[in-house]
Amino acid sequence: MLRFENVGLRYGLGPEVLRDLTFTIEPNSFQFLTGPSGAGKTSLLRLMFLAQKPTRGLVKVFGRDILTLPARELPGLRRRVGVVFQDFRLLDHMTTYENVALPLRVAGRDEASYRAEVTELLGWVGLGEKLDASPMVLSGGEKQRAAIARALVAQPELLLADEPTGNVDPQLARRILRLFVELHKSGTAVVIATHDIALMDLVDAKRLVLHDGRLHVYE
Ligand SMILES: Nc1ncnc2c1ncn2[C@@H]1O[C@H](COP(=O)(O)OP(=O)(O)OP(=O)(O)O)[C@@H](O)[C@H]1O
Repeated sequence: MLRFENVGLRYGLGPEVLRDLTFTIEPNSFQFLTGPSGAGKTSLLRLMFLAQKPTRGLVKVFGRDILTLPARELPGLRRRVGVVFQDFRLLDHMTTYENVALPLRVAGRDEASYRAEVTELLGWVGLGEKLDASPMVLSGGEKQRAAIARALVAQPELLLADEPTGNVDPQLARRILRLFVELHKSGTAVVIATHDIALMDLVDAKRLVLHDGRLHVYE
């Protein structure tokens, strides 16, 4: 699903922030991505969802080499990846329902065809009472769950989440983790970037650990 070979990344003329990364994300796998602050987790996620090209090495996403990918094929590949951003990126001038439905609207689907599924998904993440609320009035944990619902709504094959439990209490963090585990059981590959060791200890999953720009994989 994702293949990295000897990947390096530097910003401008700075030092390499990622070095010699070789690993695979398998279909329907579940893994944590961890490492100290500044180790490069967000940079690696940006490479995975095609927001960034590597400075060297091979990145293949769904079998396609991203360095030779024609620009017109990028949106189609991106649609197969759901992303939960660290800062949520919800649009305040829309309701929570409209935010979550946005990927389907952008894909050209008719509202009548998705209203029921978006409403059900919002219920699943515990926001059934907040459909019409602006994200501005949601709590941090509610925003996080809205961002998760938006990442899931188009049924991605791969879900990437950057610190998805960073703003919530331990109880809600466990609930969010259960959502991801359920998603994984339904066939989606999941990568969760986190610092939270207690959270990682709750699931027996592969750990991708970044340290000094290099990646170590613990099965
Ligand atoms: N756009 C950029 N331009 C220049 N340097 C950058 C840029 N983005 C990240 N960096 C640098 O790359 C390194 C890795 O940053 P990154 O945000 O990927 O780490 P992280 O592991 O996600 O950190 P955190 O856990 O604190 O969010 C840092 O030294 C950071 O300063």
